[in-house]
Amino acid sequence: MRYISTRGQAPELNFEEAMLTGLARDGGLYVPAEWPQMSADDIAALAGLPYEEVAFRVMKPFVDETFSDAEFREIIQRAYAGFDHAARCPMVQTGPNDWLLELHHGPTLAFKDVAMQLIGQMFETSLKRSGQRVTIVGATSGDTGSAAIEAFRGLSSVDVFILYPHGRVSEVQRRQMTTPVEDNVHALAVDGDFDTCQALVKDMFNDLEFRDRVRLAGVNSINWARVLAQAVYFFTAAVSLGAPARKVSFTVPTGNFGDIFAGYVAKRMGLPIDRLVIATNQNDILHRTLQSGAHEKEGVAPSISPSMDIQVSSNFERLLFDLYDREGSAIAQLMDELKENGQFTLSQGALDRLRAEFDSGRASEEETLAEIRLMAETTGHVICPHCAVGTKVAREAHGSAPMVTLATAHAAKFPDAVEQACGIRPDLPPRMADLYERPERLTRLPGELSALEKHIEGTL
Ligand SMILES: Cc1ncc(COP(=O)(O)O)c(C=O)c1O
Ligand SMILES: N[C@@H](CCOP(=O)(O)O)C(=O)O
Repeated sequence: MRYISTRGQAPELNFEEAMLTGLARDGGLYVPAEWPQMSADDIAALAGLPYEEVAFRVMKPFVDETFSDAEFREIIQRAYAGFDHAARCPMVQTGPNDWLLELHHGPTLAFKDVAMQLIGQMFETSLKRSGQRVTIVGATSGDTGSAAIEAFRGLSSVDVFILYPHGRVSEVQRRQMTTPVEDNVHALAVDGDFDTCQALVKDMFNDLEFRDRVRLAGVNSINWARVLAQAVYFFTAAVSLGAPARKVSFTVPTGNFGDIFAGYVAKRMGLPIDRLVIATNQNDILHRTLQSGAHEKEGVAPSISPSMDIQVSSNFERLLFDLYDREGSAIAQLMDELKENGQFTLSQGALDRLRAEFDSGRASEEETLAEIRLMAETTGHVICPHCAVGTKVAREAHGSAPMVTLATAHAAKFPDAVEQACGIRPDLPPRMADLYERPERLTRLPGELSALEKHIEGTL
């Protein structure tokens, strides 16, 4: 499988190169040159298989010869061995035709673990083989950072620097990043919001001299391997509800558009998905785009679902690439417009295609709190605010197909909001019970590229 940049000007790479490279050298994102197909029989054959075997079958065509079959199977086994549920990503029924896909059974209690645990194993195998060392720099609104630190802490071939927006992540999220003791992990509290952090990471990748000097690698959903690993659970969920014989819809709490793009990938591969529903909080740029065709940035308003406080939705670029017939120059132009003017308008053709694949909805702060309460009272499930954005939007978007909402984080990561909503303060699992007592280690930095690059090179 070859990987091409959404902006059309970077060299084509194989899977291993795309995984270790992160952002393309033309500023674009890598995508597979074509979508591998799974037939109805291939999909039907996934029924009843362990999560790890489904993961192998779905991802193998993308990974090609990077890992032998035996090696790849071992990598997948190791990645999910630490999950606290045998199904890895179990489904729970919450209504006659409504389901939650629980993605928070990994070590840091959010869906990011599903991909990050796998990437950690893939990086380790690949870097050991080549003897290389890399510097991972990531941006987080809370969950990617803790998952990355957990996956890479203590590994000899990587240093990990995570930029998070100072004061804008939950205490649990912050402590998950600032309390690990391994000296290859570095939590950086940056003045600004998540968009500032993500822009800084992309600027670092676009500073080619710095990038080459420190051997920069990325584990945000910039990295194709992240998105790929997330496509797997769309298959396990849909097959458990009767796919390929029956179509299934998904509602995805959305910020950086990585998770829902993984659903789109599954659909492109042949999974019979009916609707893909984008659920946003009050930072609703994607919902507004679907409604009007204008993709317009507004300031980020901090919310009780902080991981989705995003206006520059990185992976939307990957979708645009398909919506514009994979014309890299058109995407480069749209991205320039977004950077310069804070907005662009979709062509009518692109908007029609977008609406043909996706629906969208938003939940205000009040609606999110009310939804947590409603779910607790009517289903007995105490859900996190991100998931609540999803279930609220899912209810409004429901058609006749079964509706699966992605439960992207454990409620205990956001105890204040959950308690405010429903009066129940969710507990962390016993293995994390002393999180609030552990000493923290972080560096506060301004949101300036030069200061960050200096800090990183000085630390290495
Ligand atoms: C808990 C949670 N839910 C939803 C999202 C949104 O996912 P995505 O950025 O892939 O759209 C995030 C952050 O990415 C998150 O951490
Ligand atoms: N919500 C995310 C934002 C970064 O998303 P990513 O999928 O691009 O890594 C977070 O929790 O950090």
